[in-house]
Amino acid sequence: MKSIADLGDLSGKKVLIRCDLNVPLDGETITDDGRIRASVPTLKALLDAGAGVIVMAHLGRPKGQVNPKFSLAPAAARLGELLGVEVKLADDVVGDSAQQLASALQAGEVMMLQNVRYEPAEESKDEAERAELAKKYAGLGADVFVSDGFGVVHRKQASVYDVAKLLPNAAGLLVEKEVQVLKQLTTETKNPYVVVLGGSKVSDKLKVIDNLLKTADTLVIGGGMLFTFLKANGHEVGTSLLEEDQVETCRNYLAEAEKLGKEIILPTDVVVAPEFKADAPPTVCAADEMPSDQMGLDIGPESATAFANVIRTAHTVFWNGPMGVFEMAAFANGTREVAEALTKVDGLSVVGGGDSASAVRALGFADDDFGHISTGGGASLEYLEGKELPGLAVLDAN
Ligand SMILES: Nc1ncnc2c1ncn2[C@@H]1O[C@H](COP(=O)(O)OP(=O)(O)O)[C@@H](O)[C@H]1O
Ligand SMILES: O=C(OP(=O)(O)O)[C@H](O)COP(=O)(O)O
Repeated sequence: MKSIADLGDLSGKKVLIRCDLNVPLDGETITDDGRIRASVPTLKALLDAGAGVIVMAHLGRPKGQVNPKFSLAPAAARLGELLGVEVKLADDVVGDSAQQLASALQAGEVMMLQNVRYEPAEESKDEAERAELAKKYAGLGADVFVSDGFGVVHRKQASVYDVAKLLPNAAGLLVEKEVQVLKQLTTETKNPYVVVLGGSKVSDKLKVIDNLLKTADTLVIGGGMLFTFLKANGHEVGTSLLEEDQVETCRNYLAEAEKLGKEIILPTDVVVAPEFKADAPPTVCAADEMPSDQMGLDIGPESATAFANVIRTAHTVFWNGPMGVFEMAAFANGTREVAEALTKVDGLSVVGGGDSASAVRALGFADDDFGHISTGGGASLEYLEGKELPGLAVLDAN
């Protein structure tokens, strides 16, 4: 990959950059601005080099529909504060508003397109449709493309992948830093190597287990995905998050782990509640005795201690996905205990993922309590799996 320094003189040039500004929101309030802060060094470097900058980003999963709930307005405002320059947000992605702002863009100025996922073609499986949209992004007058949205480099999407084919390009400083640390995880792995998985993007993350079983010694499973595993072991999971069509896959993973002599550690107890609500009354029950009318919202205290013990004795740990619904105090204990254990690791500990990073900060941990906090969850996992990430593979070679 080329670096931004390899792009030559950027003075007076227009730089199109993909950032990952997918931050957690409470209404219009950003609850953790980590991803925005992580995007600042590259943007500052481009502005200092005399470029005008056009930022592309997404928020959530609006699925090709314009939906004000997924507007990038809070992210644009926060980015402007951090950069100390106004970030002009277009009303649309590649329509009149974006085109007008782009053609008026001067050196040292920053504009942002609205959520690229408002455009149905952004995430289309149809290459031609994506290429058409990518042409419109590049057609905003961009001279070069910079890829700095590490959290999305595993997505073959128009603003990540297709646009890079149309312009001279380079990786941004964030992408370079992320790749450097993850490479260290794969090349300087000290055993025991433990991977901890949780969160709610269950089907995405189940896919990586196959390959991770080959590299990690132990997989520890919490969060929303644990229920599909419990079901695979023949247990009832009440009204918990469940991917019915992945039960067989989980059963195969458990068998495969046994064959390879690897461990998949599941919780022995869970915290359940009748509803997905902050004030729903929590109860602890055995993982194989979940009541049919309750949902699992955290791992139980016995499991949290067991997970923490496994993590503390490892020399390499990668963790993606909160152990429970940490946003609600009653269901944050598992995530807190796992985070605490990571801070005690004698070796390299990496936390990855938008919500995981936000969880550790919300629970009072500092960034330097860990070896590295990655802005990408799914992206890091796919990198660790040894898979080619489309958003990196497409970039010009040095
Ligand atoms: N048992 C559970 N049931 C429902 N949601 C859960 C559960 N455990 C964790 N979560 C949710 O998972 C979300 C984070 O998932 P995910 O996006 O996969 O993580 P990351 O952004 O770190 O990759 C959090 O908002 C958390 O509330
Ligand atoms: O939040 C993100 O990823 P993560 O939850 O894996 O950290 C990225 O912004 C990618 O979002 P996506 O998983 O909707 O493509």
